[in-house]
Amino acid sequence: MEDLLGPLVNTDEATKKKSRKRSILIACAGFLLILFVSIPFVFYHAINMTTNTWLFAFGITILVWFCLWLSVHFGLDQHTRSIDPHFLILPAMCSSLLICLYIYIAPELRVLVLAGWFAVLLFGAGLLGFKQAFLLSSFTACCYLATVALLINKGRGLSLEYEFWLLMPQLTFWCYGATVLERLKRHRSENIRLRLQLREMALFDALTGLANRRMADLFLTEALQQNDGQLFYVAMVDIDGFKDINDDYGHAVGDDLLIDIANIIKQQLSHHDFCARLGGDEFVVILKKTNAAGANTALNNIRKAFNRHISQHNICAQAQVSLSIGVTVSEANATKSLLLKRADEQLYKAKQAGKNQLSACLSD
Ligand SMILES: Nc1nc2c(ncn2[C@@H]2O[C@H](COP(=O)(O)OP(=O)(O)OP(=O)(O)O)[C@@H](O)[C@H]2O)c(=O)[nH]1
Repeated sequence: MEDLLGPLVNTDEATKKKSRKRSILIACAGFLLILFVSIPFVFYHAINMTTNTWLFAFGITILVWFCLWLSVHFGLDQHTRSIDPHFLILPAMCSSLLICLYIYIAPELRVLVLAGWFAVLLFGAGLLGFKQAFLLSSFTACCYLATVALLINKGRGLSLEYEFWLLMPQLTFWCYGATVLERLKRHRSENIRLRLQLREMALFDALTGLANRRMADLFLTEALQQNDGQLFYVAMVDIDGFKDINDDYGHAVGDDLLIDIANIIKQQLSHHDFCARLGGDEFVVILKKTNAAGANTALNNIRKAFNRHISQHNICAQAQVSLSIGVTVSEANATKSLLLKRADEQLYKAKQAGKNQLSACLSD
């Protein structure tokens, strides 16, 4: 059934871990790219940096990203899941520190590097939300000012006041962009929620949670199209005397009984099989990867389990409640409507023959 639906959101933990590791490798590659781009500048002395300093920055970069990669590999990121579900905050903080290290080594590039990093942090607002992303940007700004203070202390001709005013427009632009991105993210989440809700309403029965007629239609169409030479069995299941239960015990009791039968059918089926509520007290069951004897047994098990449930829980003791089932088999050139019609005919036969039984037309 999941094949028919297709995932709207990917929730698989292994896939998430893989994508986190990939993101860390991509981010590391980005940082190494910054360092490699600086090589010609170093070579032509446009940046005041020695080869040893460059190698130091290279080594620290590799070390930081390797540690982050290991923490995902060994699942340590699970511990910060509640505050950082996407494992973005720690890598972003490490990146801010690395950026400040680069600025400390080559202050000539500070405007470029800082502007680039703020642009990257903007996307954080889409993923983390405005508040956390704003804290990250403030953390970066503080680290930056601390780096500048260290440089001033070292005798580099920088002015803390000038750097502060350099930061302000970047932070202002960042705040504006982040607000827009966060709003877009909220719209996207709302969109996904509505799509899930819509799909739920379109394909599932609100009372029993089973698939509905539309979904049954899709499943049958797919089963017929698969054409893998394997027969499958289509059964109609109907509660006997359901109208009397509604009339004598009330609709709420009738509803509970429908939920019970849905659960019983689900319990008796394997994951290849399918069941749906067509409407009222009528259900369709489709059995795959079985033979006539297997289909007979599975359907009779549903009937017996229902009878057991009724007598064990003393449900509607004054009424005669049971299940009638009609089943047919798919065959070459069978169509959806033909299969449903034949199963319905068998159900009618079961009712005519006294109810609480299975009537089959299995020609394999
Ligand atoms: N409680 C409840 N009743 C429903 C629902 N949908 C349809 N019904 C009732 O289900 C009953 C179906 O009755 P039938 O299948 O025609 O009658 P029956 O008594 O089961 O007769 P047989 O199938 O011949 O044994 C009707 O009385 C409908 O009003 C529902 O969602 N909840």
